Amino acid sequence: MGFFDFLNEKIAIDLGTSNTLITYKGKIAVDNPSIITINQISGKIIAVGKEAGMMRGKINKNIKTIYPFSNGVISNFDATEKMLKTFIKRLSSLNSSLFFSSYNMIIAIPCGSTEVEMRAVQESAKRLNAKNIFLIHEPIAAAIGGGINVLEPKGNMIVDIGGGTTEIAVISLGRIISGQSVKIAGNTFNEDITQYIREFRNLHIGESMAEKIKIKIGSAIHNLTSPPDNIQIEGRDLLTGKPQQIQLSYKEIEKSLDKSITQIENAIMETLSEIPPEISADIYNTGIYLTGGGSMLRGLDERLSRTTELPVHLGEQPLKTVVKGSDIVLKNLDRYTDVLVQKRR
Ligand SMILES: Nc1ncnc2c1ncn2[C@@H]1O[C@H](COP(=O)(O)OP(=O)(O)OP(=O)(O)O)[C@@H](O)[C@H]1O
Repeated sequence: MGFFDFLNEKIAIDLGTSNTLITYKGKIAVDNPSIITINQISGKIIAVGKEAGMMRGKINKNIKTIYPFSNGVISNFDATEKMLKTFIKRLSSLNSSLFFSSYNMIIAIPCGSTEVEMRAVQESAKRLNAKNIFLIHEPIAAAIGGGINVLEPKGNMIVDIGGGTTEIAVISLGRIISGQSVKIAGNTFNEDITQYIREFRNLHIGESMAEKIKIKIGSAIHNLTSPPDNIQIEGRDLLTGKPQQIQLSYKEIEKSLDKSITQIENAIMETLSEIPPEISADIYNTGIYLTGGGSMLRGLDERLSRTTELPVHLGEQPLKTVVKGSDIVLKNLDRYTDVLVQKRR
């Protein structure tokens, strides 16, 4: 029996810019957008997570939509705490004693988090009744969740493209030996699409529409082997002010995303150029492990493979690898103590 086994209740959290995922008893029990809506006058919470997401772009001036994270870090602590509290309350409906008992919690955080940010995350978790709080860097959690043995004396490269950040990390013996966190990811792709359609098609579209376009016809390359059909989209005509519908092809969207993808490529190339030669040799053989929701963009694996001349493996369930890996670490703390950012306090 391991030292930590007496602590039964375990909660793993991936606090993401776009999505918050929580596992409880080994299963993903919360998978919601990281959004909260409040009444500006009373300060009362109106909706959290999925329900708040459905209100995006459709609220009135008394209601405010808050995204507790921007670019991977907490930008609104109060909203983060409120959101987490609601999610944990929802968990407690699965086990009524949970809300009143204390539990072990692991939270995945971006590599670029500062001491102050880490402490703030821990303070919030403590106020939510967490007894022991462990932190893990997202790319390490993603690697473990993707089935990579990070404890080996062998280099592995992870590129985790989330909503707010792309985390690039080279891991060996359970630690990140080189890497960077760039603030270009899925949200930037949405902004690129919005700007392109505004500039070249004279149409003003909302955030949800940009996301829909990206998922339906977004592409990182212009010569897809199985291209998606053109789509019709709606927005506000910038010249007449009237509602308008236009048709879009994937090639247009590919053009609009090119600059951001090039920046991600440059960051990957820079990281590759900084790693020690022995690790470089490992990565030549193992390639790059691509994960995070942004990695699902059509043709992105192919494009990155062409640029780096390395094999690129697209993980299964890329939206879930971080929380899955965090959950594995929490269940096997004796084995994984060394991968934690901060040990038990
Ligand atoms: N099929 C898809 N094609 C392209 N992008 C997608 C697809 N599905 C989801 N995404 C994008 O994935 C992003 C969210 O990914 P993920 O949940 O891994 O990020 P996060 O953990 O919330 O963010 P971060 O790691 O930056 O804090 C969003 O930008 C979303 O639009």
